[in-house]
Amino acid sequence: MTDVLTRLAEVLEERKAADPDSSYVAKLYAKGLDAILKKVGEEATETVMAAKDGVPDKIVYEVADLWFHTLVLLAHQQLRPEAVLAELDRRFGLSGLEEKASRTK
Ligand SMILES: N=c1c2ncn([C@@H]3O[C@H](COP(=O)(O)OP(=O)(O)OP(=O)(O)O)[C@@H](O)[C@H]3O)c2ncn1[C@@H]1O[C@H](COP(=O)(O)O)[C@@H](O)[C@H]1O
Repeated sequence: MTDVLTRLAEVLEERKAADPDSSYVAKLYAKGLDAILKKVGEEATETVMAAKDGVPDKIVYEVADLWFHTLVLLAHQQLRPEAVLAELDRRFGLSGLEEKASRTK
């Protein structure tokens, strides 16, 4: 399933050379970082609203929009989704409460 993240990241790299008139992603890159961040914020808010509505399909749809726009952000910042997956992997099995306690010591 993580394969789709890698394939999508490849498309997002290709779109760096695409015409903004022919590609949503190229258009977002052309608008710049603030426009990408605005989309991430909007999609996060829409995710919150979908969760409050409690309709499962709507939550999945909005989370997909949010993940997609965070992938655009990563690509814009020359980062790959594998870096995020590696960080989640590093944290796997480490209790959030223990991690927090180790920071405040
Ligand atoms: N997964 C996605 C994807 N998810 C969401 N979106 C777009 O993200 C936008 C979401 O914004 P909104 O819901 O706010 O809708 P909107 O009002 O149309 O958006 P704005 O005009 O406000 O920006 C919509 O235009 C969606 O079509 C996506 N656009 C592209 N992809 C993937 O990216 C690839 C490259 O896309 P292009 O660059 O357009 O070829 C595609 O083949 C897909 O795999």
